[in-house]
Amino acid sequence: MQETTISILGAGAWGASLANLAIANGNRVRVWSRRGSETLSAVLQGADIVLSAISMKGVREVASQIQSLTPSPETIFVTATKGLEPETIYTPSQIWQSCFPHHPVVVLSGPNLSKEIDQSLPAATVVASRVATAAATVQLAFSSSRFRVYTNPDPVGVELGGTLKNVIAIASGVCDGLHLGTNAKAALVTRGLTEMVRIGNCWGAKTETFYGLSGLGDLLATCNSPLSRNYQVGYQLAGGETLAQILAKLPGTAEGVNTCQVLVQLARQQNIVIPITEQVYRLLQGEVTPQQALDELMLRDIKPEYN
Ligand SMILES: NC(=O)C1=CN([C@@H]2O[C@H](COP(=O)(O)OP(=O)(O)OC[C@H]3O[C@@H](n4cnc5c(N)ncnc54)[C@H](O)[C@@H]3O)[C@@H](O)[C@H]2O)C=CC1
Ligand SMILES: O=C(CO)COP(=O)(O)O
Repeated sequence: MQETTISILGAGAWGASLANLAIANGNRVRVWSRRGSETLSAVLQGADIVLSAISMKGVREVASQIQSLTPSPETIFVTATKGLEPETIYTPSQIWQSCFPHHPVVVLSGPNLSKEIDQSLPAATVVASRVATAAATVQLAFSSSRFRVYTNPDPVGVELGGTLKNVIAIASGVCDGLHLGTNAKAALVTRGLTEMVRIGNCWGAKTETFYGLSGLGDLLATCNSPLSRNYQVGYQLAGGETLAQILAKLPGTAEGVNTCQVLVQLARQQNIVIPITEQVYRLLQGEVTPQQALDELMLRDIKPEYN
């Protein structure tokens, strides 16, 4: 395989896992972290691919710093962040594309709990871009016998699958924490997917994308695994802990907490009906207990399944 130079931004859980996958494939890999000793400029030198696994709150700042370094026009930017920018409601790929309008931008997203990837357990993911050749380059760089990479032409749909499911993963954690059973979980996840499609369509994402690995796939992974930090937030809220207590001891980032706020703001502006997300928001704000949130969802006006 042709050797590719990959610069990975962010040395958190996901950045480290992706770096290991890229190294195992024989790529030349450099990792930048804000706490590391190497400068951004040094780490980006000669990069064919710049992959960001920075949590949402740092994306704009790092993308702006890279703008001043004028990367080569051939550089492909890959984003693996699952979040939304509160001020603009931009997705991470929209931030990268707005900072680098003439570069290809690729979204990498799927059911990829980093702890399982670190154990070399098999997993699949999606790389999505409007530039098919860029997605194919990233696919080749990361594909292996333990990491199966699919391409997709709907970057925002793929990205929103990974982002929106985090809120439903919080709700699923609550569902399991309250011991509501398998029927309840199936209903929650299925109706959660309906909300994801409804919101995603506002961004112009394709409905079918949400039924693939980056939507339903990631939803199933995070809604059923205690390895998911978002799931853990919900599970521990159901156990009576406060959000502040949970976040203080959580390893890494639970993007669903901020994503939920952004979604509720958007839904209220645009009259999008997202009852599960709305109840997760109220729970995170401390406005309802887990049991009250459940009761409110169960006692909504009765309606047809599809409309
Ligand atoms: N851990 C996982 O299993 C997966 C995580 N993701 C996504 O990847 C992103 C990162 O997640 P994790 O690595 O788990 O989180 P983490 O909390 O372990 O790491 C976050 C990284 O972002 C960096 N960062 C934060 N703010 C920054 C700033 N202002 N400037 C520069 N760097 C900054 C941190 O230094 C750290 O390297 C999130 O959006 C998450 O949803 C996606 C798939 C899997
Ligand atoms: O997105 C993930 C797996 O695909 C990771 O989920 P958490 O951020 O909830 O840990």
